[in-house]
Amino acid sequence: MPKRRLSERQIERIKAIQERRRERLASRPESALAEIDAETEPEAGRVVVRHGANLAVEGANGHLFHCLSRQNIGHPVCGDRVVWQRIADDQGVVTAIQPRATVLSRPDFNGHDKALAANLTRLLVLIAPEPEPSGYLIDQYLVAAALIGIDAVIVGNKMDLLQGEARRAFEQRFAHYPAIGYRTFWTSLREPETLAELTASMAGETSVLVGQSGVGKSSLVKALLPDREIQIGRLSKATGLGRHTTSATTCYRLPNDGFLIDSPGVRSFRLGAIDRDALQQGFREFQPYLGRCRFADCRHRHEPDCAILDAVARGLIHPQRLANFQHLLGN
Ligand SMILES: Nc1nc2c(ncn2[C@@H]2O[C@H](COP(=O)(O)OP(=O)(O)OP(=O)(O)O)[C@@H](O)[C@H]2O)c(=O)[nH]1
Ligand SMILES: [Zn+2]
Repeated sequence: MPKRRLSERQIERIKAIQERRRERLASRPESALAEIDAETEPEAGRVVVRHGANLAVEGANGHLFHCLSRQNIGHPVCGDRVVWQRIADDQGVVTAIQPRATVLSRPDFNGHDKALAANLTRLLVLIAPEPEPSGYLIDQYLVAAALIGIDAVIVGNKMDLLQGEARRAFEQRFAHYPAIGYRTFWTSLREPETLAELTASMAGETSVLVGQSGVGKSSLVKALLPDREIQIGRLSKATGLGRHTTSATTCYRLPNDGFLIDSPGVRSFRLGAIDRDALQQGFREFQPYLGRCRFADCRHRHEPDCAILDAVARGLIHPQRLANFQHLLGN
């Protein structure tokens, strides 16, 4: 669009409008932000922090803007690509959420799904020799990743706690995962060089880290983000939230052109209640056999002509995976 040359009077008018906006923002920042009809050009951006109604949006040029969103557009979350308009030097209003490729959600207290993060591409499932990995938790996360439509990898951390045969035995317990296409990494934060392969694999991805308490999530996040404090400082300044941003969902920039979306809420994400069909979809190696059992509603327990039991007997499905499937099915 060709730029119009503005008359002195028009420039004065715009300045006056901007001044009134600034005053309104100063007096009632939240409501003013949402009400204002921004007259600036819409811009593309990405939500990098969400804390309640407050957002930090990264504009195309990498600058950060404190934004609220229009009432009627839904709730932007971390990772959302949005359209926004500037209403002051460092403030804006989000006017549209671009369609989400993927979304991580959890049920709220009413049981409705509430989005936590958007456009993620990878789930990192962290385990460790200590605490002892829960038998079915990995599978629960893998099912969740499949339902979200993202890739998942397994990271065995704290491997310095095991040596020799004990270490080999631990790795062997999880060897059926790479066999069905889930990459596995063995790391120790005491030996930083063990992180190289994992960090390289995170380039170009938007990852989320999950795992039971004590496996080393906080420690790993610190190791993956050497400049985390600097990023937090920059983001809390932009949102005006101060240190509250530590509980906000945040999209950190990894050193090698990837992102990590993290918050206490995201870390404690778990698979919600799902039915048998959805659960089956989450077990990728079951796929070739589904629909091939004699009974359409086969539960793959003791039924005759069960294609899944047959695949287990032939060594094509690991018995532990079927046991975990049964456990998650809940009877
Ligand atoms: N030996 C060893 N200890 C580790 C390693 N990584 C983390 N730890 C220790 O394990 C303990 C738990 O680590 P955290 O990073 O707090 O684990 P977390 O998963 O964030 O735990 P929650 O906050 O409870 O969810 C701490 O004492 C860490 O120092 C590791 O690679 N090797
Ligand atoms: Zn069956």
